[in-house]
Amino acid sequence: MNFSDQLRQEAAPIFDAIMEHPFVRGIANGDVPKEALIHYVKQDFEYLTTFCRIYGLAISKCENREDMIFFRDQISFVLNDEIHPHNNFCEVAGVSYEDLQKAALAPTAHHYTRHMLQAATTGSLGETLAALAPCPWTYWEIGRNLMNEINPTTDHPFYDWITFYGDKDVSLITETFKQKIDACAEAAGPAERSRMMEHFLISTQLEHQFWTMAFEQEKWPVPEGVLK
Ligand SMILES: Cc1ncc(C[n+]2csc(CCO)c2C)c(N)n1
Repeated sequence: MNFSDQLRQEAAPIFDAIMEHPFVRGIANGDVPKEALIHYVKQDFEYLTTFCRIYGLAISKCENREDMIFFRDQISFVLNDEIHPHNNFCEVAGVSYEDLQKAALAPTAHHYTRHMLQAATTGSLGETLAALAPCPWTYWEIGRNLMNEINPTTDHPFYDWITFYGDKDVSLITETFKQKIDACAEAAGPAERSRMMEHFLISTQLEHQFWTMAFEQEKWPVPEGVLK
């Protein structure tokens, strides 16, 4: 079995729980509380900024130009294309995107970005890829499953969001991540492969927790100063 298939198999209960998450069910039903959408976009804007920085760290580990081009293209995807699903949430919530930028990271977004940064600063390219992969992989599966389940029409409130992540672009990104992870895993020893597995499982758990963070509008226990 490919290493990427082993990752998916170990993470199966977490992927299943993400599909059942009330925020994701709310996207399917066209009914997510406005406050949850706003909290999500505020946190995700900051999360994606960090994601681009981590792609920069990944580029510094590449040994060939093909890998560099992939990460360069992903930076463009995050900066230019992921604006569309954010705009969809802002329109449904009735708020302006600009007003949601420059938020302090909530505990879970802080935890998740620091987990990926740690993998990218102290680990190999394989460890970095394993920590980043649940991001496109879980969203691709949510998009694909919702396309199959509800096949939304343009009058669905989250039509843009679902069709964006259920599209072949995100499928291709996920497939490329899997191929690169498999190539790294083949060259890695057991200790590195075990770290790749751990990074992948933790990031998948944090994908679930990110939905909960937004749904419950998670804050720091004492939201003071820059942490408000
Ligand atoms: C918490 C969180 N997880 C995943 C995504 C989706 N996503 C982010 S970057 C990317 C492409 C990778 O190059 C994809 C699919 C998100 N927006 N927020």
